[in-house]
Amino acid sequence: MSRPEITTPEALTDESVVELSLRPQRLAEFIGQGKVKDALRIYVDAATGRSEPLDHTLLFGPPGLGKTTLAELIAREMGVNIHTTSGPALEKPGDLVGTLTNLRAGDILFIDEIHRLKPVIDEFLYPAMEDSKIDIRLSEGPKAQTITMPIERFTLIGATTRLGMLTAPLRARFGIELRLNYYPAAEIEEIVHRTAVVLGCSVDAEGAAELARRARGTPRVANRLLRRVRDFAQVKASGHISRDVAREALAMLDVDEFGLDEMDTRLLRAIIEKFDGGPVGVGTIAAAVGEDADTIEEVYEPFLVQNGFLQRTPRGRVASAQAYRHLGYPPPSRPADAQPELF
Ligand SMILES: Nc1ncnc2c1ncn2[C@@H]1O[C@H](COP(=O)(O)OP(=O)(O)OP(=O)(O)O)[C@@H](O)[C@H]1O
Repeated sequence: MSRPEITTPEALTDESVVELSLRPQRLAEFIGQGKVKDALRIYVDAATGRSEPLDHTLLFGPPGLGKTTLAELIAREMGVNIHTTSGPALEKPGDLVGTLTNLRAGDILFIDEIHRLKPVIDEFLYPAMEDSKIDIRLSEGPKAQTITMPIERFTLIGATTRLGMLTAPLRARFGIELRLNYYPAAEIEEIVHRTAVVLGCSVDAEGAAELARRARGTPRVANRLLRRVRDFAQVKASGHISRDVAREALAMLDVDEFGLDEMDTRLLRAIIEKFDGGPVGVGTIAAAVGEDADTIEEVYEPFLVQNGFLQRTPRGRVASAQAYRHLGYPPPSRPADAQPELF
């Protein structure tokens, strides 16, 4: 079982500074996500050609795939300022008034975790996004006075791991929707090589491949594994990361060969041991493993489903035969008509 923090796709508390130093500085340096990059190149060039702000843009996909990085790259490519906040940080419309009134034409307002915005802030944003104005209530109650203030035309970039949790009216106001997917191993290898150059450490092709295999298709995890393995290589192997050094270090760090972390394995074990392999609802799994159901759906499930460890069926989650084998259980003997039906 791996230690929980090593392969978690979410940012660790002490990681923001190091992540900042690893962010690509130009769109061309951003590795992978070809479709997203090609689309963005066109939208950015078209908007700058017309001297207009970019349409409001929604970036969605699992954590650690580069949504914040892309928002910053868009700002740089457009040559505008970016103001960053997040859904949970905004309590009331007043929290956005200062930022919105100070935006210069074409600037970007980036809201991370936009699915966690309160409804009152969603509504406050509609006229800002559509008509470049905000309604400020001067008092409370039925006779409350409201003043309307014009603001500059700007671009709202929203990032979310949960597209389904956005309200329909908010989602409809985004002209551009871009989905980030897990990276194939070859692209993660490229990211490992790039990060190695930035960190000034030496890794060969086989060492990078070994790291990439366990990075759960997520650049944040790949960069974290590289940093930990670099320490090991420095102390034990004169600094160079070869396949053997990577393997030895990853074994010492208890990193699972597929990059599964402790919560992934706990979740799969609970389905197998407590619920006979499923189907079982996500709320029940959440209670069994002591994790929030939203986090299970946002962070853990997409990777487990994509890699064939878990199936989502209309009646609940089912552990796959691959999950049984990987965790050392004999595969289940499900009758053919009880095979999970994917939806
Ligand atoms: N395509 C990429 N090429 C190189 N590095 C990348 C790429 N995508 C992400 N990274 C690096 O991975 C780290 C995490 O990326 P980022 O913070 O943008 O992810 P995110 O999707 O916004 O995650 P979260 O939603 O959890 O904040 C950063 O250090 C970033 O530089």
